[in-house]
Amino acid sequence: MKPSPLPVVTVTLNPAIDQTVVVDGMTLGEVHRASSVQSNAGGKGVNVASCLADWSVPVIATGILGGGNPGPFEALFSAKTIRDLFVRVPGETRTNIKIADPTRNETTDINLPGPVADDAALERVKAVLNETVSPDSLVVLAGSLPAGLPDETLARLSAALRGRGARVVLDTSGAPLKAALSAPAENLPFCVKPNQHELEEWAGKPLPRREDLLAAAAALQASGIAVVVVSLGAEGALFVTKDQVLKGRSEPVETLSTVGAGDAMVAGLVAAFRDDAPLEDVARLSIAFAAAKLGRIGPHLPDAEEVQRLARAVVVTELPAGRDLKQQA
Ligand SMILES: Nc1ncnc2c1ncn2[C@@H]1O[C@H](COP(=O)(O)OP(=O)(O)OP(=O)(O)O)[C@@H](O)[C@H]1O
Ligand SMILES: O=P(O)(O)OC[C@@]1(O)O[C@H](CO)[C@@H](O)[C@@H]1O
Repeated sequence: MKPSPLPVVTVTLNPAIDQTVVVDGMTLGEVHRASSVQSNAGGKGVNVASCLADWSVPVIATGILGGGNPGPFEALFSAKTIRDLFVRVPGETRTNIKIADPTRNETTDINLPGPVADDAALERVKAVLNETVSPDSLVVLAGSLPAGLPDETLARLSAALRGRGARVVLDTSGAPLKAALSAPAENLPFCVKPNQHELEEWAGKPLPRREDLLAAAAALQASGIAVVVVSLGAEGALFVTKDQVLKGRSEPVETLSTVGAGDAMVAGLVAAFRDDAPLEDVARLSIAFAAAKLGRIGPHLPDAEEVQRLARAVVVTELPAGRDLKQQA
């Protein structure tokens, strides 16, 4: 199938420079010697853009960037030919600390607050979107909001983009996620990718069993979202549409850092949506992108052959779809 020639647009309103410290056997309250430290441009939409560029998808990256320290972002965008339409504001983009423990396959995130944003900065981002988004564009709205912007910011952007005919893929958390998912059906995103914790926040209750997760995902889908993807860390992910429910899981892979695995997954979803791929291929590609990223620090994919090999190795299982699941929500 011929992929859409339109560039994908990613929006990151609260990007970050990720400082990843590798510590074997991390224990709270103890003294550790780091085996390495690495710094890279990050934030959810930036990571999605970076993985898409590795997959040779044309990408525009926008959002709000501190004008005081744009170097790592500009270097990434230039190295990967990502069109940089970030709005620069006074101040410095935040630094987030990531403690990666390879012996436990675990990463601990300490995300710091970034510069305060205002309406003027958001208006400039909207102007970029007005210029770059056309009907049939795929737009990724990802990550948290900077202080200064209301919780409804992503809900409003999603509604406006949908009004222009774009397909919105949303990956956020907490109050901004709740606000975006409470919108009227005609304003909802095309796809949302909560992890288990984010889905529980939306549902307002713990979802301990697979049936609970499936029921909540099906209820979310039925509210008017074409594709609901629930990522479950090492357990893989659930993919729910009106007609189908799939569970996918990658072959075991070596893990250096889980930071950005969800963003790589979103990039894989978008890459597959661009090709209007069937749901099984959406599941294979998105799980392969996530698995491919795990062996690296930073939002990078290996060559396309390796990603395709991982996609073929993804185990996809069809689960029963239908009203029963929604009734349990
Ligand atoms: N330890 C792991 N082993 C194998 N696959 C993993 C592991 N962690 C993550 N993945 C893969 O990455 C996908 C996304 O991971 P996860 O559910 O942790 O997303 P997330 O919470 O949004 O992550 P983040 O916000 O750190 O990017 C999973 O669905 C799975 O396919
Ligand atoms: O604070 P947010 O915006 O929710 O998440 C930010 C962040 O943890 O997300 C990416 C990993 O998904 C990292 O690059 C970045 O540090």
